[in-house]
Amino acid sequence: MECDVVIVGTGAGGGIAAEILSRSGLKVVMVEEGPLKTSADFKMQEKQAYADLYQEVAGRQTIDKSIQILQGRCVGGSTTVNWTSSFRTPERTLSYWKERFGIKGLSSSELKPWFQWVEQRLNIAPWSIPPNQNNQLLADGLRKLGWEYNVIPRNVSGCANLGYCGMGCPINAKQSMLVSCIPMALSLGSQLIARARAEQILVEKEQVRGVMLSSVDNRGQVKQKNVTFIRARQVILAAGAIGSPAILLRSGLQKANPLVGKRTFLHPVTATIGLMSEKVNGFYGAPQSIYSDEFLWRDGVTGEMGYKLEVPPLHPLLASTLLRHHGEKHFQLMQNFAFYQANLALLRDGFNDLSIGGEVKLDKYDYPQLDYSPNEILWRGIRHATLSMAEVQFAAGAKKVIPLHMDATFYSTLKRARDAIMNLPAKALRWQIMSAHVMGGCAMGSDASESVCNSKGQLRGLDNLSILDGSIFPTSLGVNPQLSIYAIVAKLVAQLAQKLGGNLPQDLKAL
Ligand SMILES: Cc1cc2nc3c(=O)[nH]c(=O)nc-3n(C[C@H](O)[C@H](O)[C@H](O)COP(=O)(O)OP(=O)(O)OC[C@H]3O[C@@H](n4cnc5c(N)ncnc54)[C@H](O)[C@@H]3O)c2cc1C
Repeated sequence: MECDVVIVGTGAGGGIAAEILSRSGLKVVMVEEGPLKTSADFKMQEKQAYADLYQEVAGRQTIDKSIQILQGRCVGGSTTVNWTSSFRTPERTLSYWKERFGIKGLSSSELKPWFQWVEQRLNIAPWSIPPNQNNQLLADGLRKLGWEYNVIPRNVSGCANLGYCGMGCPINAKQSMLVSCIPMALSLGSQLIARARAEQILVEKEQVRGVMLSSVDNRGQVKQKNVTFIRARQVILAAGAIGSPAILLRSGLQKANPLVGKRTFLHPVTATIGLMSEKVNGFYGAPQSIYSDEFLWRDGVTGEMGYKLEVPPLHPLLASTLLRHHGEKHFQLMQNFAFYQANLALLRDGFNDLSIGGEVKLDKYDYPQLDYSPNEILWRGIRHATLSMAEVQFAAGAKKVIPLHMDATFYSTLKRARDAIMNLPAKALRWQIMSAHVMGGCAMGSDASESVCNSKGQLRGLDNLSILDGSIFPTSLGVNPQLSIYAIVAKLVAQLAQKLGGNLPQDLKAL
């Protein structure tokens, strides 16, 4: 096959890029390793959704297995399964990127029109319906403590408040890439190849010639290796912050760019569960609608790790993997499932010299793995966040609270919880950590010794290879990432469309 641009990955970065390039009149081919599943396939069933729509059946973990990682593997990528929270990149994060990494063109004011464009395109607005009980209890606790909180903007249209966003929206209300930008690109003549994994990029005479693909089955297992080659003038990697570095590694491009795969960030998440006296039914309703930034910048931008407070939706399969333990003990924990309220804290990694993130590596089958070992600064952040979350739950009326730690039990007073949390061993595999926000690994920057690509997402040394997804962030963000990826990629890909001779549509040219 031949095209102007081949885009690898159809998530937040790939979807937006496909729409803008197609609307500019360029011939685009999208390549996606996951299957094409649509609302007709989304049955609000965890056992089916995780196998169909997630990397490694939602069981992806870091090499030491201490952090569980959720990422999408389907057309639409993680946007097909995400929880719809949509935040602009914080001003402090963008200023830090400019000052510390010399990133150009991505200040708050320069990105503002692009945020506005995406917000309109994907119908992003603060959730106007009352929060579900899981979120309401977070708001109640925060209000009683006098801590700040606000309503989360969501990318939905006609949302029925079902609460199953993580299993694919069965009514196409979520404005994921699956129902917005990808259909738009297809309607303009772009092509989509699903169940095709980009293995390697072919480089000749310092120019990228195209991408070699393997076919994969519905579960992501390779059926036929190196089955076809797509020749393109421009290659865009948008395979996510584990997938994109992995393709560069398989292509041997780390020889010229030794930082490929390094400084991969996660917004490591920890959680606490509160037992309430009334049913919470955390499986129903918009998953996330309330947040608090009370502690996001608690020690300045570069000090101790700050964190954002939100809630996770509670579905039995996923929750049971977080509650851990076995047999009778696990059974007892799950008995009160409908009465549980959960808080989560997502920690800002990458802003402090001690917070170096992880590294994407290849295993002996050339399959990507993330090496991310929790260290002292992360443990301090996790302990601090666990204390805050327990305090909010007791303020909201919890009868007892349990942190997600193997040595913890339910504590019936804040004092007991605090004493215990201060002494819980800071150990991998004992303190539960998870993440659905993988970023970095192909960092942008102005200094070649500190970055993989420039501020336009162009890989150093190869003009016609761009990386346009969450992997180009030089740190994590401090907010859920999708809107940052959409807006930053939109701005960068609009420049690229013009460079390739495309005719940028009027609404984008005006920005
Ligand atoms: C359960 C869940 C809930 C979330 N909730 C929110 C939320 O509420 N708000 C928010 O802002 N963010 C949320 N996120 C995160 C957000 O969706 C992601 O940060 C964002 O989609 C990442 O965009 P991306 O383009 O970097 O990668 P992705 O969207 O992950 O897309 C990458 C795509 O590339 C494909 N791919 C990988 N390797 C290859 C290869 N070699 N060849 C071909 N294709 C490949 C993958 O299958 C995938 O489809 C959530 C994520 C998950 C998993």
